[in-house]
Amino acid sequence: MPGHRCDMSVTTRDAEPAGSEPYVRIEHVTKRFPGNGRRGTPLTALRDVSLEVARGEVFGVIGHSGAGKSTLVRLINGLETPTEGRIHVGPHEVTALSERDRRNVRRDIGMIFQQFNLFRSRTVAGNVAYPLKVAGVGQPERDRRVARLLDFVGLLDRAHDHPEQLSGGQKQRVGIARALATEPSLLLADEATSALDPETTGEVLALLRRINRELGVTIVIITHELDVIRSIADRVAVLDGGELVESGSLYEVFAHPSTEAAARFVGTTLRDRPSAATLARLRRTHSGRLVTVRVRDRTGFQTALAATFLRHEVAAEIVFGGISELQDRPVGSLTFELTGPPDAVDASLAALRSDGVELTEED
Ligand SMILES: Nc1ncnc2c1ncn2[C@@H]1O[C@H](COP(=O)(O)OP(=O)(O)OP(=O)(O)O)[C@@H](O)[C@H]1O
Repeated sequence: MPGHRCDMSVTTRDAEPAGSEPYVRIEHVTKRFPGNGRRGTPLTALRDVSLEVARGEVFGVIGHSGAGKSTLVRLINGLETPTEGRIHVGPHEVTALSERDRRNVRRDIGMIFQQFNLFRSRTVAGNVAYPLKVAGVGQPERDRRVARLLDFVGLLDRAHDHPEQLSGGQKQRVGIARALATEPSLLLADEATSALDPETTGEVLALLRRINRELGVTIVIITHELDVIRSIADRVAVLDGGELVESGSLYEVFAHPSTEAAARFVGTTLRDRPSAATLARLRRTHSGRLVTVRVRDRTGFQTALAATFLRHEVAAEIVFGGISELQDRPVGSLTFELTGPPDAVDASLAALRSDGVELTEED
């Protein structure tokens, strides 16, 4: 069991690069709640979920409300027990531990929440000191650590304020400092930015990134906000109705979702094919054939496209689309209006297809 470590400080730990060594292992986990479904039937919140979170990575879990995200978090930190399956965190099989031992493991897991869950009656410093007090850290050491933690999250000057004197973003930074107090290896963030405006969300995410990179803390972030996942996660899992429908690198899942459920979910963030309304508008102003090409992460991709159209003497004008970036790789789609003899247009499209280009003729 990890006892509390008295040498804790907010300093760079051996910040190993995110590797493949799993830190959290979820194996065939099913969680049923008794008597919560319609007419008192059991409700299956998670069904046969397996996934691994590597040490040192930021792992995002996305899904709509009720998908089972919070249940997953509560299973990882041992607050709930799965109906079936096993969960390992670091060297521990959480599912095999007594409640007392789970409490010890929980000291190595920080938690932050949507509603911050701060003690209103305690000062900022008092909130951050609380887990240290529980862990039996003496006052002088506690004061030193609290000061370091508040400095790390940029709130040293607010140590003596009470939570109600702080903005939402500042409250969450106190929540983060408190979560880091016992120097956890793993931080679980449950909708941690969902109550914040976009700018403050950006600041909190930047802080989480620093915690990951500078302190080497593995982070599992669960949210229904795709932009949050896009901007911070290395790998993601998509939960839908209690089932894990897809997992992989952020790029794979967002740029090339292999299941329809994941595609439905991520399709709203990345500019994809034009909507029916957009197409109708495009048709009114463009008489040529409309073709949407998925942008490939390949050097010279657009030059090759242009060359193919030119070779077939087809005029190609971009009329819709956009390219953004995921993990420093381009992703998106471009809709072209193609004009020229029908045979030439057909030949250009056949050439592109045989070259592996994914394209859709908009009809
Ligand atoms: N303690 C519980 N007892 C009974 N049912 C529960 C319990 N906790 C969660 N559930 C049910 O399990 C399902 C998944 O809930 P969960 O909170 O994990 O989803 P979520 O994806 O986090 O959604 P949200 O973002 O709305 O919290 C829901 O149908 C919920 O009602």
